[in-house]
Amino acid sequence: MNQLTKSYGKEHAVRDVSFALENGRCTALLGPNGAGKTTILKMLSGLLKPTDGTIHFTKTKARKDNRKYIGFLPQHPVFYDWMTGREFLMYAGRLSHLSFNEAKFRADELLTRVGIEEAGNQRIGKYSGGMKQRLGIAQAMIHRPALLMLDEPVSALDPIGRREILQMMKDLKKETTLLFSTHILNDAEEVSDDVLILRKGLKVAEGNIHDLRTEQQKAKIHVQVKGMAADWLQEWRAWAQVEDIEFEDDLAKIRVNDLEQAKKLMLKKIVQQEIPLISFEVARTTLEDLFMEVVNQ
Ligand SMILES: Nc1ncnc2c1ncn2[C@@H]1O[C@H](COP(=O)(O)OP(=O)(O)OP(=O)(O)O)[C@@H](O)[C@H]1O
Repeated sequence: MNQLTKSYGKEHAVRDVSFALENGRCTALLGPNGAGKTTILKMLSGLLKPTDGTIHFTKTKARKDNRKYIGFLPQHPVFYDWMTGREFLMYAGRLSHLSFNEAKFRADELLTRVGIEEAGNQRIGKYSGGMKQRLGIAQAMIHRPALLMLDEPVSALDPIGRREILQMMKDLKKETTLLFSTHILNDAEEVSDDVLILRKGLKVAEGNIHDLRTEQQKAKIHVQVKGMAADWLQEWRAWAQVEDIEFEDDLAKIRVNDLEQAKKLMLKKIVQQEIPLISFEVARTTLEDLFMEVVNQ
């Protein structure tokens, strides 16, 4: 996707987001509520028309119908409660242009694959939330899509259901490119190879999740003093070794670019100026810190 934008009047739900999904990899769209995750998934699946920007699938020529390559599970899927799981999958298969026999074969295969084969002849109205989510994933896989997209697949589930679906996603990513949205960093870390972090419709960070984690490991120093930390340490902001200081009452959280130099200088100043030190601690920022910053801004 290239400079993808979706606007509603003057508001931008998604703004200028460019990103490439790699074949065979799993990517998490990560961001707080309202970040634009659903809007991106809907544009990729063809359910929403972008206001601006382009989407290009390597398998197809520009402007061609991409739906046969895509499987999509919406955030709030709607089922016909009076149908059985098997009937629903056959119905989805026929809608995807599978022949009757193919749809039947595939429905049986997928009921087993997602672990609800015994409930195949039960009405969907009797299914639990976790079973419906499994059925939804089976529905999205019915036509063997090259790209499977799942919108918040685990957010409505209890911890056990959540664990089961995350495990299933780990299996699924062996056979298809997978893109899913979540607002939980741990879910992204557990299943995905790559991550695209969004906030208020804008891309904040992207890339291989392990590389991002390493990149984010910047050094920081926590200095706690008697009294208000800002009163004692405000002037440290001007130092070349200091990138940023966050003051919280008696604590200063200081991001530094040269840990050794900064440490020496700070300890010297503390002694020289007789700053009433309570604690001095070297820490590291993490991907969690980046994500919390994104969420809290
Ligand atoms: N049809 C619409 N009309 C106007 N604004 C919309 C519409 N759809 C979405 N938005 C706005 O666009 C922004 C992004 O919404 P989106 O649903 O994509 O976010 P999200 O990251 O999926 O959030 P959530 O985790 O809550 O599902 C939000 O501010 C939302 O209010």
